[in-house]
Amino acid sequence: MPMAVLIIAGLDTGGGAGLKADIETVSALNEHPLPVVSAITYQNPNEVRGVFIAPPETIREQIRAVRDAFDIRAVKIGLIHGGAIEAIAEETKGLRKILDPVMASTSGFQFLSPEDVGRLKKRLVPGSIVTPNVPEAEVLTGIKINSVEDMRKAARVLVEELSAEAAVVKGGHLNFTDVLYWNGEVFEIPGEHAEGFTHGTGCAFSTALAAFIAKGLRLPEAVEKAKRFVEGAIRFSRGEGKAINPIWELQRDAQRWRSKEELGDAVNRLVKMGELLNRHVAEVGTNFALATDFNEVFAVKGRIVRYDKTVKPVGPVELNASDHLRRALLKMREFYPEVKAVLNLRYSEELVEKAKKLGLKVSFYDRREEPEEVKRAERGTMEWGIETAVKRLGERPDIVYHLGDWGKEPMILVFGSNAEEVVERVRLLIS
Ligand SMILES: Nc1ncnc2c1ncn2[C@@H]1O[C@H](COP(=O)(O)OP(=O)(O)OP(=O)(O)O)[C@@H](O)[C@H]1O
Ligand SMILES: Cc1ncc(CO)c(N)n1
Repeated sequence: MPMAVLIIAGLDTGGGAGLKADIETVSALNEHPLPVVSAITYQNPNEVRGVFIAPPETIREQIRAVRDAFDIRAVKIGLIHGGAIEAIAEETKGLRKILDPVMASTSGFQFLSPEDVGRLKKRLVPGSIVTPNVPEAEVLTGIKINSVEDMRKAARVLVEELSAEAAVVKGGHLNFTDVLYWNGEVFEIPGEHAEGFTHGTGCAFSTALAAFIAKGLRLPEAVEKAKRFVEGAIRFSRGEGKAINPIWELQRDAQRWRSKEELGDAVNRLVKMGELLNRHVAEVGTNFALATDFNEVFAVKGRIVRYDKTVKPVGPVELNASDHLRRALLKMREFYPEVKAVLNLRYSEELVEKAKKLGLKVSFYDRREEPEEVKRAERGTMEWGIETAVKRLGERPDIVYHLGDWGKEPMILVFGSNAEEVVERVRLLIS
């Protein structure tokens, strides 16, 4: 059964940090978020323009409404205003608290005044698990932090002197190692730099920590898991939000399911054209590949083969069932990410001429032009071929052919923005 996690945080209109990231994080971890709005920010990925502070009484009433109905297992406190500290401290009494002492946005907007920080230290740090980044830990403890050793010192001070239950000093601004002090013990949680957007990392980290605590994990395990969660959210943060993507794993799994269905349906339609298709199936077999936004590639296991007068898929649609088409497709997607599907046919001049007549964009590569070092590397041929064909045409090709490669058999690759488009192109080509 999902556990209730209370989140007291601000809205980020840019959809990167704050409550939106928090709700996604708790949902991605399969627990139930209880969102309490503490502020509304006027914000985009580049700047925070301003903030509307929720009156303390509205925060108090929000918390009361959910406390009366839910068994709350953890509370995450994010962006708050000084005036609300007292109400929050009173209303969250007795709950396990994770306090992310948000003082300024990454872009430099100041949320908490020095007096607010004083109140925070007095009323909310004691008893909480605090998760400051390096600058926040410096402000809270007065310790200048330049090393992991300094992080350890600051974490200890937060617990021993400021009475926090535990402290996680986050190394996102230093070396990606996080330092946890808890129960008189120091834990170093090493991390590696993840490439991607980092707006929202602090919010997702403290909320993931709250969710893992709600699941009943011990603190060191919960911190480790929260850190890995954020690394994934950074790594798969490509896209519009210019921020982390806490639900990448759900999206990836949903896309797996949908892509498998989409390709399976398309293969069925293709097989219905069996008699027309038969003579265009390659000697090595024809395959049909579809990529997800996460660059996972489905294809037909064992390929599609000639069968009497018709054609037949040998096995089911599976992940990574075609190495050649996967590499061709991923290379094409580096230039044109909107291309998602590809199918190979036996080469014939007739098909190439038909493609041109139909107005499809046709390009090619010639293995005789392949540089020696690519040839020797062997596995780079497909990538080199696609890149050569793309650059030759100067725009997105629908068809790429070559006159001898892949077991030396000449081949035509039919690309499309989805599996259906490829089926349609094949239908036009062979009819
Ligand atoms: N580029 C990165 N690669 C890997 N881990 C990172 C990266 N940036 C931050 N982290 C990790 O993300 C978590 C959040 O830390 P960070 O120091 O970024 O918090 P923050 O400064 O409060 O975040 P925000 O910028 O959202 O305010 C930590 O576990 C940190 O180590
Ligand atoms: C609403 C909100 N909370 C937290 C942060 C810190 O990243 C932010 N920029 N906006």
